[in-house]
Amino acid sequence: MQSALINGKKLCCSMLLKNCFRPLSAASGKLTNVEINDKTGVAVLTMNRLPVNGLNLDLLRDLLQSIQEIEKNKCRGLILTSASNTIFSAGLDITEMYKPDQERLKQFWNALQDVWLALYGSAVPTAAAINGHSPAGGCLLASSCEYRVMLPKYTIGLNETQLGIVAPKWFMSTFRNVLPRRIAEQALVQGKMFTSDEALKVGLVDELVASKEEALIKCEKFFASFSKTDPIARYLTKKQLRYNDMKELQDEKVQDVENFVSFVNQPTVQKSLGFYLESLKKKAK
Ligand SMILES: CCCCC/C=C\C/C=C\C=C\CC(=O)SCCNC(=O)CCNC(=O)[C@H](O)C(C)(C)COP(=O)(O)OP(=O)(O)OC[C@H]1O[C@@H](n2cnc3c(N)ncnc32)[C@H](O)[C@@H]1OP(=O)(O)O
Repeated sequence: MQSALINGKKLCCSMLLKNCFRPLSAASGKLTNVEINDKTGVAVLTMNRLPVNGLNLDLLRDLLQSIQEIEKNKCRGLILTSASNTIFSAGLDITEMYKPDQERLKQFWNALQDVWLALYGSAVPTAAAINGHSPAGGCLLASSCEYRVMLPKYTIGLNETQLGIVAPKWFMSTFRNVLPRRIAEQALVQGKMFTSDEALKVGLVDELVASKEEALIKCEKFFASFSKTDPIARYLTKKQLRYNDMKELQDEKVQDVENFVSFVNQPTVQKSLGFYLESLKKKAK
């Protein structure tokens, strides 16, 4: 009965996908794609930097532009997802940090700060359809949304300490906004990657579903739960709750870039990043 119901919705969704989605052309950069469902007003923002949606400067800039366009268009919701079948996002593109051009390195971190501020503070309700692995920066993006639906057998988490990196304060605040403090602390110090099942159990994700289509439907349902809520009151409430986290970064944006640049340029950090990149490449062979 349940699967018949789900199938019914699936059919409905694929019909919607065919008939109701129009691209938001201004927001569809090379590395992101935005489609708005004309019936529901919900925008699907798809990261499309294959194979792993590594967050480099260009993807971050496209993401920011897309989020801003979705806000401008007063969409009813923003669903963040991936064009890959197995990876939501591999997090920050390590090649941006390894032997970096110094000016680009600053722009890169600044772009990440701006994407986080835009997504975490978005007036439009946000949800992530996590259709693949989501380590580090990928987890940051998903956790910045208000609701998360994940597919089974993937992993998600802030694994920075496992890479010898200290996650910035605003990564940690984002995690703490989602998880009970003690679980957040344990996971952050361990650099724990949660399986989909574990993520559901601790509340890092809200639902598990079998397919991306179902994930999109669940995210739409989450937005529909606001149908009787005043949108301004909704946004102001969210803004108040997230205010301190955002203010902390806004006040320290320049210092935060300096911290990042100085951390990344340390010879020991460069060495570790080099080894890590090599290990990823070897694994791919
Ligand atoms: C106190 C002061 C503090 C100041 C602040 C300081 C520091 C903060 C600094 C940094 C914060 C960083 C947060 C991050 O996001 S770091 C990135 C962390 N990401 C990871 O660890 C994920 C690594 N990748 C994987 O685990 C797997 O690739 C993945 C599970 C995502 C996919 O596996 P799959 O088997 O499908 O694919 P692969 O064969 O492994 O990869 C394909 C291809 O992509 C390359 N690649 C993968 N991930 C990255 C990446 N993050 N960056 C760059 N490149 C990546 C991989 O090397 C392969 O390349 P190629 O061999 O095909 O060329």
